[in-house]
Amino acid sequence: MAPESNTRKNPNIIITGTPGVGKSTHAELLARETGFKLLSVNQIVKDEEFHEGKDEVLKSWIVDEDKLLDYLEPIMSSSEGGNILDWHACDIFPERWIDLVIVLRCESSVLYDRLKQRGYEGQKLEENIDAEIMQVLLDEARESYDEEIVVELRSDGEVGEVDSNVERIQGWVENWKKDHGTAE
Ligand SMILES: Nc1ncnc2c1ncn2[C@@H]1O[C@H](COP(=O)(O)OP(=O)(O)O)[C@@H](O)[C@H]1O
Repeated sequence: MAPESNTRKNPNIIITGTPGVGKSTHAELLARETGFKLLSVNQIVKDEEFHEGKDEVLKSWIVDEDKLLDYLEPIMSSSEGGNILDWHACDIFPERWIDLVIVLRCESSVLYDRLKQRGYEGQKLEENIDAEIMQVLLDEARESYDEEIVVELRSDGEVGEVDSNVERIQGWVENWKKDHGTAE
């Protein structure tokens, strides 16, 4: 269990996985259903300019992690909790912030089509498909957090999948609140 989780009213959740697996889709629905605060890390990095320019080959922001963490600290350690972090990495966040890590997984041919549609090509496309096949984000989550709080969910595009995944996460949130004596 994360050291400070028993001082929060609601659990903090990370939704992670390779780009294109469905993080934003899940995070947005979960935020709507729970009323939790959605923290789209890409958006924050862009809006607050927590970056040192773009990697020209990968066409992605080079994130200033110190600035990002300083910005998130008061939000993530508030007594209210109930934050949903949406990002393609999870190992930079302190363990004490996090109560549940959702790692979304996607079949590589489905992911290929989603990323192609998003305009990814060349090295950026290949690296992301390889990362999904090699389950890089799942391993990163398991190395960075207690295995008990890491949950792997499929996001291959089956009918009703997003709804049922979000329902499962909501069930987990309710159990967390019961366990921590913060259920209404
Ligand atoms: N489980 C799913 N079922 C149907 N469509 C999905 C699913 N997951 C992702 N998608 C679609 O794939 C695309 C990428 O999803 P998105 O949530 O933006 O991924 P990420 O935030 O991980 O980059 C979107 O068009 C989204 O609608």
